[in-house]
Amino acid sequence: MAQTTPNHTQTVSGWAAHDSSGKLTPYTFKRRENGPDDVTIDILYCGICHTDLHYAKNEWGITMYPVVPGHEMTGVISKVGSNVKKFKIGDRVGVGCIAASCLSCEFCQDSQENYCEKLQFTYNGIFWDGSITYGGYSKMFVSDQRYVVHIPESLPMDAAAPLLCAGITVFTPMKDMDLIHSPRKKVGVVGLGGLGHIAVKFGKAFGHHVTVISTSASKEKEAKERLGADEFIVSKDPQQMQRHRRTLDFVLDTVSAEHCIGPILELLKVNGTLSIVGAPDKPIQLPSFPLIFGKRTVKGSIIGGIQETQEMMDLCGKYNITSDIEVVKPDDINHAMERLTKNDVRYRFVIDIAQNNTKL
Ligand SMILES: NC(=O)c1ccc[n+]([C@@H]2O[C@H](COP(=O)([O-])OP(=O)(O)OC[C@H]3O[C@@H](n4cnc5c(N)ncnc54)[C@H](O)[C@@H]3O)[C@@H](O)[C@H]2O)c1
Ligand SMILES: [Zn+2]
Ligand SMILES: [Zn+2]
Repeated sequence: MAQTTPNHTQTVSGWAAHDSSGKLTPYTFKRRENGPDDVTIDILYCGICHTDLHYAKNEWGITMYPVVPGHEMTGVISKVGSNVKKFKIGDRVGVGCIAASCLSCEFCQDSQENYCEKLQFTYNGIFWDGSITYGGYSKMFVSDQRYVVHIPESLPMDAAAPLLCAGITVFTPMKDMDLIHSPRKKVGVVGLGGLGHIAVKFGKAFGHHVTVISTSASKEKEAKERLGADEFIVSKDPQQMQRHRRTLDFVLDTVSAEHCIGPILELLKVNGTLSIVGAPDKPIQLPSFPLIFGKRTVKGSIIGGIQETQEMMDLCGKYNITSDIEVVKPDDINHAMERLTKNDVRYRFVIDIAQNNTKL
C-alpha cells in the first residue's frame, strides 16, 4: 500500500470505496512530499465522471481497493518544487486523468502521453515510486508539474472541473477530425450525459450542425434550448433512425452501457467516422453490414495529452464553455453516484471539496 512508501508522509482526508458496493466513506491516507518537479494543490472541486462509478463498483474488474476516485479536479497551488517554473503558489489549476507516463516513448515525446504504454492514472494507478495513486475526492493533491494545466481566469472553478476529463475526451476526437477549423459539418453525439453535453457545446462553438442521438425523448427540449443542438433523434424510434440514414459526417459515441452500434453507423454518410469514447464493461456489438456498405470507420479515443488539454482549456476560456453542473457536498457523494447510475444528472455532479463558500 502507498502508506509504506518512505516519503509518503502527508496525511490527507478524502473519500474511498472499499468494495464493489461502490459506497464511499471518509478515508484518511498518505501522499508523497512535494518533490522538486511537483506542485501541491488544495482541491476546491472535483467532478464525478462515470469512470469513477465504473471503478468504485469494480465494473471493469481492475479496481485496487480502497480506491479514492476523482480525475476532474480544480484547485489552487499551495507548494511548488524547486524545478517548477510554469506554476506559482496561488495559481488556479486543474489535474485530469494522468499521474505519470514514461516521458521517453514516441507518444510522450510528441505530447501524446495519453497513448504512452506506461501511462498511469490519477487514481488506481501505480506511480513512479511504486505507490498506488489516489484521486481528487480528497482535500489535497500532489502532481508532477507535467500533468497540471492552468484554468483561465474567466472560467469558474466548479464548472471548469469536468473539462479535465469529460471536456478533453470529447475535444480530442473532434480535433482529430479537424472539426475545430473545418467548414460546417454534420456532427452526431450519442448519449447526452457528462461527456455528451460538452460535445454538443464544442460542436456548436466550432460552427457545426449538431444532432443528439439519445434513448430519452424527454431530453429533446433541453438539448435544443439549453445546449443549442440542431436536431434530436430518439434512437429507440426506428422511423426516426430511418429518416436520418446517411446524414452525418461524424458521430461521437459517449454511451456508458453495452449497446449495438449498427443503427448508429447507418446514420453516417458513406466514408463517415464513428469515434467511440464510452467505455461499457461489456463488448459493443458491431455488425459488419453497416460498416462495409458505407465504407465507414469506427475508432476509439482516450482523453488527450496535456498540451491538448491546455489548448482545450484556453479555447473554453475564449468561447466561455463550461460544463452544466450540479454541485454536491461531500456528504452527498453516494447519493450523487446513485443518481448517476440512473442517468439522473444534468449534466455533471461536481463535489464541493473545500466547502469554503468562496466562488473562485
Ligand atoms: N475514452 C475516454 O477517455 C473516456 C473518458 C471519460 C469517460 N469515459 C467513459 O465514457 C462513458 C460516459 O461517461 P460520462 O461521464 O459521460 O457518463 P454519463 O453517465 O454522464 O453519460 C452516459 C450517457 O449514456 C447514456 N446511456 C446509458 N446507457 C445507455 C444505453 N444503453 N443506450 C444509450 N444511452 C445510454 C446515459 O443516458 C447518459 O446520457 C463512460 O463509460 C466513461 O467511463 C471514457
Ligand atoms: Zn473521466
Ligand atoms: Zn511514454
